[in-house]
Amino acid sequence: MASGSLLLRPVTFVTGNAKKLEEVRAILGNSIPFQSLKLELPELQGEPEEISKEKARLAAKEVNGPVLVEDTCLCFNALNGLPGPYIKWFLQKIGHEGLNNLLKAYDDKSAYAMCIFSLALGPNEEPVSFVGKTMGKIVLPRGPPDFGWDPIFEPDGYQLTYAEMPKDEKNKISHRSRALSLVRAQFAAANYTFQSR
Ligand SMILES: O=c1nc[nH]c2c1ncn2[C@H]1C[C@H](O)[C@@H](COP(=O)(O)OP(=O)(O)OP(=O)(O)O)O1
Ligand SMILES: [Mg+2]
Repeated sequence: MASGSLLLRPVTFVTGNAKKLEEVRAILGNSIPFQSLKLELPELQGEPEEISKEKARLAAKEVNGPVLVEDTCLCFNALNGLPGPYIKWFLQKIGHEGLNNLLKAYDDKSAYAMCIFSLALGPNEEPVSFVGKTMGKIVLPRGPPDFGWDPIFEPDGYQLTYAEMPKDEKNKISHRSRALSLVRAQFAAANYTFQSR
C-alpha cells in the first residue's frame, strides 16, 4: 500500500481554452501527470476564488473524478480590480483599445494578472485553490495577438508585453506559472498516487 492519497484516476485539467492548455503543458512538463478535457463550463459571478471553486465543482461532477480548473483575471488597480474575472467578456466586447480607454480617466495604469487554479479530488470533495499574481501595467497593444490580452499587459521589470516575450520567458514569470508552482507543491506534499486503469 502506497503512502499518500490514492486518486482513482489522473487529474483532468478542464478548460475550453487551447492556449491555456498549451501553457499549462509547457509549465508542468511531466511534473504532474494529467489529462485534459475541452469543456466550456458556466461561470458564476462573484469573487474570483469562488468563481474558480465553483468551476471545479461543476467539472468534478462532469468528469466524476479528480479535476483541475483555473480562472484568469485581469485586474486594474484604478478600477478596484475590475474587469477581474469578467475580462473575457470585456475583451470580447471592447477589445484592446476599449480596455485602454477604460483607464483614460486615470493616471494609474497599473494592473495585475491573476490565475486561480482549483483542485477538486472528486465530485463530493471541497475544492482547494492556488493563486498566482503578476504585477504590471496596461499599455497600447504590442506584439502578436495570439492569446487574449497578452498584447496590452506589460509585466513590471520588462519593457515587453506578454505578447512580445518569448513563450518560455512569459512562462517563467506569469501569473499562471506562479499559481502552478503552488499546485506542484501541493502534489508533492500530498504525495498522490494514481491508480491507472
Ligand atoms: O495568460 C493569458 N494571457 C492573455 N489572456 C489570457 C491569459 N489567460 C487567460 N486569458 C484570457 C482568456 C479569456 O478571455 C480570459 C480569462 O477567462 P477564463 O474564463 O479564465 O478563460 P476561458 O473562458 O477562455 O477558458 P476556461 O474554459 O478555462 O474558462 O482571459
Ligand atoms: Mg471561462
